[in-house]
Amino acid sequence: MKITVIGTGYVGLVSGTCFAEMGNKVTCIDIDQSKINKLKQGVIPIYEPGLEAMVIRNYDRNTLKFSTKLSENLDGCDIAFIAVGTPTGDDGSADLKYVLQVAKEIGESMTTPLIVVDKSTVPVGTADKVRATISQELENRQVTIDFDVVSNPEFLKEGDAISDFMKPDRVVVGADNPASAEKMKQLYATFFRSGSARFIAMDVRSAEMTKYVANAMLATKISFMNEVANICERVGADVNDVRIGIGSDSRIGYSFIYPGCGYGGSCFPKDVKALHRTAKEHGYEASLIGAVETVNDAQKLVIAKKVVKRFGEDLTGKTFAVWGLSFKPDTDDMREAPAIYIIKDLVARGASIKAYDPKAMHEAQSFYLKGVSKVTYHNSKYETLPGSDAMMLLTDWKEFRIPDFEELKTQLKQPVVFDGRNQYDDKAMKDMGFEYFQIGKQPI
Ligand SMILES: NC(=O)C1=CN([C@@H]2O[C@H](COP(=O)(O)OP(=O)(O)OC[C@H]3O[C@@H](n4cnc5c(N)ncnc54)[C@H](O)[C@@H]3O)[C@@H](O)[C@H]2O)C=CC1
Ligand SMILES: O=C(O)[C@H]1O[C@H](OP(=O)(O)OP(=O)(O)OC[C@H]2O[C@@H](n3ccc(=O)[nH]c3=O)[C@H](O)[C@@H]2O)[C@H](O)[C@@H](O)[C@@H]1O
Repeated sequence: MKITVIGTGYVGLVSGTCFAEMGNKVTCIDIDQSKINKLKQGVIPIYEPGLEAMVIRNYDRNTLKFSTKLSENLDGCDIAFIAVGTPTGDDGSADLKYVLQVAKEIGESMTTPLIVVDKSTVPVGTADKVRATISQELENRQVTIDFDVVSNPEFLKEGDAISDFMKPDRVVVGADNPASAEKMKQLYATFFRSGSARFIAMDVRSAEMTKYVANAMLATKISFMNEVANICERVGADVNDVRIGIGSDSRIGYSFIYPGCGYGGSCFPKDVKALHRTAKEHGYEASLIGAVETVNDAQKLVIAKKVVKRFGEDLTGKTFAVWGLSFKPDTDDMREAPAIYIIKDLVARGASIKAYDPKAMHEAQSFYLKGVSKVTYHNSKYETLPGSDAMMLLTDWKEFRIPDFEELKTQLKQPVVFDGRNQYDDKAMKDMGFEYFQIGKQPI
């Protein structure tokens, strides 16, 4: 099929590249000229394992093209995916300005029948707005061209994006017209080796809602466990054991019940807010969903609170080594990363920070911690240790899992570790002479 993907970010670039990998003819469009120039030179603007090789392979065999010109890439196109950002607006709702701008541009320039697909995460009712915007532009041009608007939310995770897309748990398609649903089924058939049971078709509104509910459910599991962790600490229980104890019940399961220093990323925070807001707009106070966000906001500062409890409110003259800045491992993405909140809190109390992250230091330095004084960046995790009063682990990158504990202990001014991701065994840490603080368990 001939496919145009509009918005070449995490979702657009991964989706477009994976569709190309399956032999479709794909053009990825972005308004960011420098991003498109880089992609044409084989430079990938984000860090995502496996993506670079797949982009280059498909670019070289002409299944994948890049352009800034949407108007030149709609003629004869079967399906146009909208994959632009839907950031949080001033009132907490999803800001649709980029989506509706793209809808307008599609209406202004389409020449042949088209299926327009909302892949961006958008509130219920957005497909109707996209449809109305395109219709208005066609009317302005006084032309009649068949088109349909379909919802196809994306469930990939950063860091696992390629495998999530190539081997999806499910593909949700909301289409009110059976012919559009069938076309989408054909497109995705190549991703399902054994039949199409994982292709789930429904009406447009239900598909739009499914995306928010999936993210809100996962965020709820995390906030629930973080709340449980905070209770465990106070009553003398060990959340690590509790997690295993409950996860073994197949009705509960093990996934997404790891306590930590709060969820971050570009989606959970904004999507939980947006769903809460949607409910409010329809006269319903979704108090559970509101609480998920409140618990998470507080959780992002739990490690800073432990530091204050150990070292005092005034941290002037203290230095902390930080291992991990990105919101999760295997990505350079720092959007809403707990590290931002923790570091700013400690610096405001007078502390200095020596930070290391395998991939996210450029993002931190250039945007998210830009202008935050007293933060220095280092080339390895061990470089952060000399002169530091304690180490704080904030992202569960694999390279932090089994460090050289002897070096960790001897290079720090004193062997104190705050672990925001519960990576180490507390008894082993104590036996090695560490003072070890983790989430959801009193230090032994
Ligand atoms: N990042 C993720 O892991 C996931 C994101 N989503 C959703 O997918 C959507 C996109 O998210 P990301 O890819 O992370 O965003 P992103 O910010 O990485 O990429 C969006 C891209 O759209 C481009 N853009 C904006 N206006 C444009 C226009 N008029 N024409 C062409 N390009 C334009 C921007 O320059 C940017 O490159 C959001 O709604 C998000 O909630 C859904 C699942 C996973
Ligand atoms: O809509 C989206 O953008 C995506 O949001 C999440 O993907 P992502 O944000 O990339 O990352 P996750 O692996 O879900 O982690 C999110 C946050 O939760 C935290 N987390 C995750 C799991 C857990 O048990 N505990 C926990 O604290 C992570 O550290 C991270 O900060 C969802 O997992 C994807 O299915 C969805 O498509």
